[in-house]
Amino acid sequence: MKRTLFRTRIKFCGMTRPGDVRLAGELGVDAVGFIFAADSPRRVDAEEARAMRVALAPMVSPVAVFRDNSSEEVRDVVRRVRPVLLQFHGNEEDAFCRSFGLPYLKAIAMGTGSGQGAVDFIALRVRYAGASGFLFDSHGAGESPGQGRTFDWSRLKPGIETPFFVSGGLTADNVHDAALALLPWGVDVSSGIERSPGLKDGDLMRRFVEEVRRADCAELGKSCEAG
Ligand SMILES: O=C(O)c1ccccc1N[C@@H]1O[C@H](COP(=O)(O)O)[C@@H](O)[C@H]1O
Repeated sequence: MKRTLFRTRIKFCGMTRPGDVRLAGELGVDAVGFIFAADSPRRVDAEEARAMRVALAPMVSPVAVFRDNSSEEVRDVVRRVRPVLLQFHGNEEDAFCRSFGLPYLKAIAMGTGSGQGAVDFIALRVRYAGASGFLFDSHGAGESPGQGRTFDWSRLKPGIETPFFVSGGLTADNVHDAALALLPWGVDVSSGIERSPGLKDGDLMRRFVEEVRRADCAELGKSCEAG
């Protein structure tokens, strides 16, 4: 999408401890994700997520992340955790995703490596007409997300007109390049800020945020020079 603001949103995903949620807020992160997918090592239940929600700083958005959960499970999380955004990583279709009355992001499985074509963004917009945005992640269709691998970023061509997030294998070492190459609405990270699945590392969290802000400053500098 055409860049008019120069702040890349940051979402830290797979939170399992209130202390990590608190630190994310202090670092200026925009959103934190609680994962309810059955097969995730970062899975939390609604009560654990509720306890972490209490640790959220003002203006930090709680996001509920699912992968082929039942509608009863999603409804239960919505009622008990009160997320402001839903994120769906499985085979969910638009009618299912929008049925909970909350904005949603649809995660798109990009697979790993290169050799696949550019993303057909128009087709995605048609298929997920109710989506607030997309999240391009590196897992293959049917694979578990959160494996810490990148995908071929060149498959995302400039000019995407809907907010999109980049995720999959982002770390403090590559997020600067990803942000500048793709100018995404936001970046999403889970394993790249962890010591082990679900246990975030304060230094990695801080470095990740610093690198995103460094990319934002570079982009802002370019546009100032261009007048
Ligand atoms: O992280 C998980 O375990 C997970 C499970 C089910 C759905 C989504 C999950 N995480 C998402 O994976 C991506 C990237 O993670 P990583 O940084 O490569 O580890 C991110 O969008 C998380 O929201």
